[in-house]
Amino acid sequence: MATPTPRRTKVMKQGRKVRVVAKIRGFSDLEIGSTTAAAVTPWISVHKPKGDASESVTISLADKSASRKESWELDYCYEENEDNEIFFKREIEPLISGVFCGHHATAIAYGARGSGKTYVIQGSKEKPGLAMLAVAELLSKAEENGTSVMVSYYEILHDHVYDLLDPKQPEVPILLDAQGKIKGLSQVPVKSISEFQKSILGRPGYSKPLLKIGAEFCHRSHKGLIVHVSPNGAKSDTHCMGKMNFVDLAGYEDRRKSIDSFNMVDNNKINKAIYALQNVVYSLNHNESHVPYRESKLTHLLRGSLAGTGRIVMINCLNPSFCQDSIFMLSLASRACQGVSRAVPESIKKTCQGVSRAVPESTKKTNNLARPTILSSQKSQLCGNVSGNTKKTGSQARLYEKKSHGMVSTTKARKLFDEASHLAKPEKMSEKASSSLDNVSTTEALIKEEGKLPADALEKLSAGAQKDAESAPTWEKEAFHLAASGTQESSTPQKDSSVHGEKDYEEVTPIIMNGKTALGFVGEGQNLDKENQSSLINEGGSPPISSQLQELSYKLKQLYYSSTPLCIEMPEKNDAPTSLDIMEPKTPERNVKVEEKCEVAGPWERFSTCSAGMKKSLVQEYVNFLNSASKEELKKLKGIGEKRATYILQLRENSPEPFKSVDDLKDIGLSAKQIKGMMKKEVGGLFN
Ligand SMILES: Nc1ncnc2c1ncn2[C@@H]1O[C@H](COP(=O)(O)OP(=O)(O)OP(=O)(O)O)[C@@H](O)[C@H]1O
Repeated sequence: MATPTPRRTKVMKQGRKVRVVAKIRGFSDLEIGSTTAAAVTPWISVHKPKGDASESVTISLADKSASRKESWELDYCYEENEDNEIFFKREIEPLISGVFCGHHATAIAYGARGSGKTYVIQGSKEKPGLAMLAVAELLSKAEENGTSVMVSYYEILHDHVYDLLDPKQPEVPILLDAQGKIKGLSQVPVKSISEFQKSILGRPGYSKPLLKIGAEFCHRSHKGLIVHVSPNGAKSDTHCMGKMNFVDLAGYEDRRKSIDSFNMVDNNKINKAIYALQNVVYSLNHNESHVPYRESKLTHLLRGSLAGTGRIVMINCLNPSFCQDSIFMLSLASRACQGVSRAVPESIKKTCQGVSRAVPESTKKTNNLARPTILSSQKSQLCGNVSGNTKKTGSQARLYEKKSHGMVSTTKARKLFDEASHLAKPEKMSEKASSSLDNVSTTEALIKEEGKLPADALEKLSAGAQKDAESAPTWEKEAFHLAASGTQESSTPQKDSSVHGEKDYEEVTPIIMNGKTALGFVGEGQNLDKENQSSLINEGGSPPISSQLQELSYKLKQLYYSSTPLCIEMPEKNDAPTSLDIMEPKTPERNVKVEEKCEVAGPWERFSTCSAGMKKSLVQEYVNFLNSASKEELKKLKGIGEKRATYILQLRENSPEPFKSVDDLKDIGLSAKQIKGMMKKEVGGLFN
């Protein structure tokens, strides 16, 4: 008999935009028929203090290696016996009326591999998934109120977006118009649910099968469906009332499980997208001023729906039998909804305490104050195979203290001299700075952050963290990856053999900043200058390069914040040279005020001022060049071949000046690391 289905939107916490729920998948017939007990041994228990009406639930996972249970708190958990219809009634249906009033809704399924994401979103013939159920409901409502329904269907593989409804030009750039609407994805009208099921959902993925893993071809990508609702006869891209997004993310897999280089690339890209999404969810839930949408193609694409009044349901799919990756996913999920306007019922608090490992009072306090309330037991268990950790708790306590006092970022330590654009920035860091190279030097941006970083924290963190890293659980290992990344990862394969032939081994790791935990991209070892890397893990003090750069950055920072403009004026757009061959650093125009300042300042300050201005000018010229050069001229740039040059021209057809900063080169598939490398080469080339 069907269980009553209380609507859940009412319990959306005030100030919380994103609802985070779990769905434990049912055992498949194959598993039930399995002879191994492990395949069918349940390992999850859910505590719902008020049954279906609980405002939050505690999910406990039995860690078989440590033979104990660890618990996490989410907004709700749907168990094995609660099928897609129940989920739909409670979570999705209440959002549908909002779509007809111009609001957007998004449901995203994510989790470990094989955790039932596709089953939840797409469903099967017998059991329709959320997308099917929603389209049926939207169609019936659209018929009642004279609106029409159109859909877009896309796939994201290795940071490339493919339009599944336009086989002629499958790959699309992600261009958003001023309202944040996506341009480039085709939209197909849907009249009936059977047509939708057959001709839309039934379509095979475009990119299948591009990757060969071991002996078999593997196809792991994110898939998304956008259902647009618009008044009859109106073009949905101009008169769209609201839209619903359904996203079936590729499954998370610990990259250390990768069986070969292809699989490693695959895992890195997928995990990066998952972490980027978590960062966005975290920022949205915490009402942060900067939401890092541009960290991945998916979040960039979803931006219009996630921002503003959009409602989001994150569905953390869980494997019903033991799965290490599910532990990690659940820990991430709980982090996204913690620490914000949460009135946790006493009964739940007690339950959590009951299952937690003893943690020093001081640690608990600082932890609660300083960051999303991840129980220390959660942290220590993210890897699942952590043994007694009194020692680790000690070190954690030290970290927490630093966090609460002042914004310790492990990534800051690692990334001191790397791309600022990779970091999930602290709230106060302006968009201007975050868009990196074109506005402010990356070093400067980092130093801006570093300014908030107690000097000893960085040292202790990098040294202490390194020591603890070995015994730390997965997420901590990744966070403390700063020292290891350079050496350890240097042995990883250098070549991404996907169709696009890029090498990009960026990894994303949890980072801690402003006392909060978020996730940020971290370029792996290859990204970092070796000398700088070693400096970061050297307890003995800053090496010369580090201190020089810091000094230079400090100067840049001062200049950036000074009200006086730099003594270089940006060239007018019309003056842009047509080729880098004729590009020369502009002679700074004389500006009396600045000159006075420069004269008062010493030669070093003067030099720093000019260098910063040169850089800004050069970057702007580069951007102008990208927006105006011919194909042949574009190909003269390092890193831009026939394919990318063609792509740039296509982008320019859609928008006259698609590049606002060099960061926008990410839209043509370049990573921040590659962009930085290109700029370095161009600048270096001037001195050849
Ligand atoms: N509720 C359920 N009841 C029974 N079987 C299920 C249920 N959910 C999923 N399954 C089965 O479990 C298997 C994995 O499910 P599914 O393909 O949806 O996982 P996934 O997370 O999308 O996998 P991947 O990570 O490979 O994309 C499939 O065989 C599916 O039929």
